[in-house]
Amino acid sequence: FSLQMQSRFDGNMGFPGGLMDKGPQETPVEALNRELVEEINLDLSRFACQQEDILLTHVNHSKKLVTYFYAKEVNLVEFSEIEKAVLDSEEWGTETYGVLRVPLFTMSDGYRGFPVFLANKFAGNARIQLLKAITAKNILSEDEVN
Ligand SMILES: O=c1[nH]cnc2c1ncn2[C@@H]1O[C@H](COP(=O)(O)OP(=O)(O)O)[C@@H](O)[C@H]1O
Repeated sequence: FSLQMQSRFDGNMGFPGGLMDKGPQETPVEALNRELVEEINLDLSRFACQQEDILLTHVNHSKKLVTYFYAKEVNLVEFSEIEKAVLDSEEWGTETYGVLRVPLFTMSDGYRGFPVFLANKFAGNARIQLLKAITAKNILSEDEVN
């Protein structure tokens, strides 16, 4: 298993995505796919997110923001193609500083790998989204995550 996040313009870890454009023109999943093209140059003919890929909805009352989190499973060859496409994205070097693989291992010191990765700064509720993706996709059990 591997899992992809992005390094954002502000140095925080986040997932590719973004806010919906104002107005009724687009649904959340359409906004997501638009942002995926802008940020990571995703090939929508093969990897567009569908409504059924949704994993989590989160309401932030103070920011008046609802976040929707979608997860898409691909094989390792596709994963690597998605990683390489980011270099030609519109927002590479401005909004996104590239995609990265989340280390899903823990070294024998109990620190290097996933534990210290979680000490990064995350945008919004991206840290919760990451942990949810890991358990929902059976990459690690809830016990292992804890
Ligand atoms: O990966 C993420 N997961 C959850 N929330 C995020 C993520 N990235 C950004 N956010 C939140 O979404 C809101 C908009 O973020 P930002 O200003 O970066 O918008 P943009 O991505 O449309 O440019 C902020 O409240 C931010 O905390």
